[in-house]
Amino acid sequence: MEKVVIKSTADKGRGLYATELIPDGTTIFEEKPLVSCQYSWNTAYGYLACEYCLGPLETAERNVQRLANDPNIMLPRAECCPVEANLVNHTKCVQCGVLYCSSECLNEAQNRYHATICLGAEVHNEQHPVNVLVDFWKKMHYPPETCGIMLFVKIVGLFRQTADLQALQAQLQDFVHKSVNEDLLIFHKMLGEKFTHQIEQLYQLFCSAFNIESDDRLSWLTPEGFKSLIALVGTNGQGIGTSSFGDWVKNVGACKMEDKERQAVDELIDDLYSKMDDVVGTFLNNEGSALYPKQSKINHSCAPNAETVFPHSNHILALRATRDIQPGEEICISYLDECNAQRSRHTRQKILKEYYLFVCQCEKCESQITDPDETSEDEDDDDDMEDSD
Ligand SMILES: C[S@@+](CC[C@H](N)C(=O)[O-])C[C@H]1O[C@@H](n2cnc3c(N)ncnc32)[C@H](O)[C@@H]1O
Repeated sequence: MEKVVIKSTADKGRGLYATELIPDGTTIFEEKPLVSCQYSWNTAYGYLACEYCLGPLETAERNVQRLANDPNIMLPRAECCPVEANLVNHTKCVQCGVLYCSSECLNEAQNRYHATICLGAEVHNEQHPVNVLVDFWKKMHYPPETCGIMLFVKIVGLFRQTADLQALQAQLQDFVHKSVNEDLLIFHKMLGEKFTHQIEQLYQLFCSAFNIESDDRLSWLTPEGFKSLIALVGTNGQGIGTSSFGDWVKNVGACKMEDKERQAVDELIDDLYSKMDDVVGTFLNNEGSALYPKQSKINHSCAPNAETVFPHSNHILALRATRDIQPGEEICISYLDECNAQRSRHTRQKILKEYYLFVCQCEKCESQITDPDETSEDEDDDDDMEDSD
C-alpha cells in the first residue's frame, strides 16, 4: 500500500497525507520527473551532466581540478567516486553529440522528446532558432539560475512524441496553476521586472524555433498558453544539484579508515573547498530543474516533517521523513531555506507571500498568530525584502 494519499482542504488545496505510521528517516517515495533539464549557463560553463538524468559525467578528480582551476589536484580513494566505474557506459547522441551517462538514459531521452528536438549538425550554429532562443533566455536570466528554458523545449518534444496526447495534457494540467494575474507576478519573481516586456519577444522566438502555428500538437501554445506554461514551471519547478566531488566527499566520509588518514582526508577536503570557493564561489554543482507530479502536491510547513533529497545523484527525487509521522497527518516540506525557516512568523509569511504567492496557514504560523509583527536585527538587514513591502 502507498504510504501517502492526496487529499484536498479548503485552506491549502491538495496535500499529501500519511496512510500509516511513517518512522523518522523512512523514504516515503521516490519519483522520476515528468521532465528535467540542466540550466543553460550551467551547461555553458562546462558543468558536465547527463542530458537526461543530470547525473555527473566527470570523475570527482576531474570535477575538482576544473572547479579549482588546478590540473594537478589528485584525489585518493578513487573507488569512492561513483562516476569512475561508470565511465565505460557513457554515450552520446550520434546526431548532435549531447552526452548521456548510459544507453538507458539516451534511449529514454530519444523515445520521449529528443528525437524531435535534436539539432543534429546545427547544434553549434549560433543562428539556429533554438540556439537564438536559448541565448535570448540566457541574457534575460543570469546566474544564479532558477529556471531552465530547456524544460520548455523538452516539453515541446514530449508533445511531439507522446503516444497519448490527452494523458500528457492532463499531466500538465494536474500541476498547480495560477490565474493570469498571478502569472504576471510569477514572471517578476522568476526573471525580474524587465522580463514582462520581453515575454512577447520570447514567445516569437519560441514560435519560430518550433513552427508552433503549423503544429496541431502545439496549438495550446498560444501567447496565453505560453504564459501559463511559464507560470506553471515557475510555481512547480524543483531545483536539482548533482556533483561527483560531493558524492566522493560523502562516500569518503562513510569509509572506515585510520585516524591519520581521516585527518589527512579532512584537511584535503577543507583545502579543496577553499580553492574552489576562490575560483567558482558557490557554483559547485551541476544545476537544473524539473517537474515532479507527486512532489508538487506537497504543501509547505514552517515546521516540516519531511524533506526532499536526491539519493542517487541524479534527477530521481526522494521524500524522506524527518520525524515520526502519524497516520492521517499531513506530510509537509519547507519551501524556505534553513536560514529563512528560523525567522519570525512575520518574516516567513512575507517571504512566502512575496516569492510563492500564498499566505502560509501551517500549524506553526497559526500557533504564532498573536506574535507581534516585528523583525529581528538580521532580518532588518535584508533591505530588498523589507523595502519591497
Ligand atoms: C506546490 S503547490 C502544493 C500543492 C497545492 N496545494 C495543490 O493544490 O496542488 C504550492 C501551493 O499550495 C498552497 N500551499 C502550500 N503550502 C501552503 C501553506 N502552508 N498554507 C497555505 N497554502 C499553502 C499554495 O497555494 C501554494 O501556491
